[in-house]
Amino acid sequence: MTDTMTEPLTDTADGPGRPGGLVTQGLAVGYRARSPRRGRGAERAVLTGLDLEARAGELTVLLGPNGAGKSTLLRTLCGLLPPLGGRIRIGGADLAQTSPTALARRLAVVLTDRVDPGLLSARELAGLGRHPHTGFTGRLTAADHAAVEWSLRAVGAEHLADRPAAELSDGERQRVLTARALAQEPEVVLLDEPTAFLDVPSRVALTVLLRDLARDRGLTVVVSTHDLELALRVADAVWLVDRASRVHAGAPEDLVRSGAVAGAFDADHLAFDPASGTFGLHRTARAAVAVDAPADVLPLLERALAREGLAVAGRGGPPAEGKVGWDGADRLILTGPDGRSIPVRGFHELTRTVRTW
Ligand SMILES: Nc1ncnc2c1ncn2[C@@H]1O[C@H](COP(=O)(O)OP(=O)(O)OP(=O)(O)O)[C@@H](O)[C@H]1O
Repeated sequence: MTDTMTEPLTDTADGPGRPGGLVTQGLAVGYRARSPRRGRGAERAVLTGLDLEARAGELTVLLGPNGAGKSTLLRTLCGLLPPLGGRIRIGGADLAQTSPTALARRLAVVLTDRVDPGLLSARELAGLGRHPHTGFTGRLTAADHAAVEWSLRAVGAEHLADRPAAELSDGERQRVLTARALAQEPEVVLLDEPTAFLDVPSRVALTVLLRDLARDRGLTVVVSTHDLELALRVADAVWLVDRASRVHAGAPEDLVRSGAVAGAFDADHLAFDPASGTFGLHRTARAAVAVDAPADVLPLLERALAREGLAVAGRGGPPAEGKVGWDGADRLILTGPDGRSIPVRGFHELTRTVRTW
């Protein structure tokens, strides 16, 4: 009988897959108590019964609230934490049977732990990613150097290459550590919150880069993030851990449609809007106002009014108690509940005025 645990992935029941990928079967992740007081071998499972697949050529995003178990799962997938049960296959090979050297050629990891780069330059730090490929001396060949330069360029960090890594900002260091993982030329890359320290354009750029690397190079990329809206736009697949420690897997749209996204993240003041794929503040309007403004101003006006507890009239809410108009010269005309009209300039003056209504 064939040992299916060691066979590479090929076409799957629901579509063609590239060889490789990462698969879990009945995986349980968590911690074993180290304190003798809690009893030797006592286990604290965080997530159990995980049958997950991250396909080669796809960006898989791991989402979930704080403490849901994302880091625990990623640490288990890369072999840093022993599973409490079940199996993990990376590129068709059983993780438990793979030597650390063989694993290092297949799998690269960027975790959230602080890294002390000592006196290394950013280029040298990225160059550490080549270690699984260098020989006994650890000396980099021309091909190794080319891989390092490519990886620095790929994450937009070539300008940092000669800087001491210890002097980099959090966001700059994050880029260089991502370059180190890419320089490893792995089949599978696992990244724990790689965008946490990045500014908004850099978050988008790194997420899109990871998706493109997956597509163009056939990499299996699994990333945990709190950038929910970005992830739902860019990810090919999502693993979503909900508050009951259930993991939902599928395309972003599948999970939005099933209500899993709203179920995991909706809170007293926050509600997910499936139509726009974004979160909005959840607040009961204290009153409504009629609004007459051009289409490009309307969404901003609606947002500013909502912040002050006012809804736009005529959408099934309470009847209008005032009016906001636009005079075409960047001026808003407010007509209060008492019928008096006053012009205001800008949204700040608008919100301060309606706050008194
Ligand atoms: N070393 C540890 N020993 C025991 N329990 C731990 C350990 N590290 C984390 N935990 C617990 O495991 C659970 C999952 O934590 P984990 O760090 O995996 O969550 P997370 O989804 O990555 O959270 P966040 O979004 O806040 O980073 C939490 O209840 C946490 O307290």
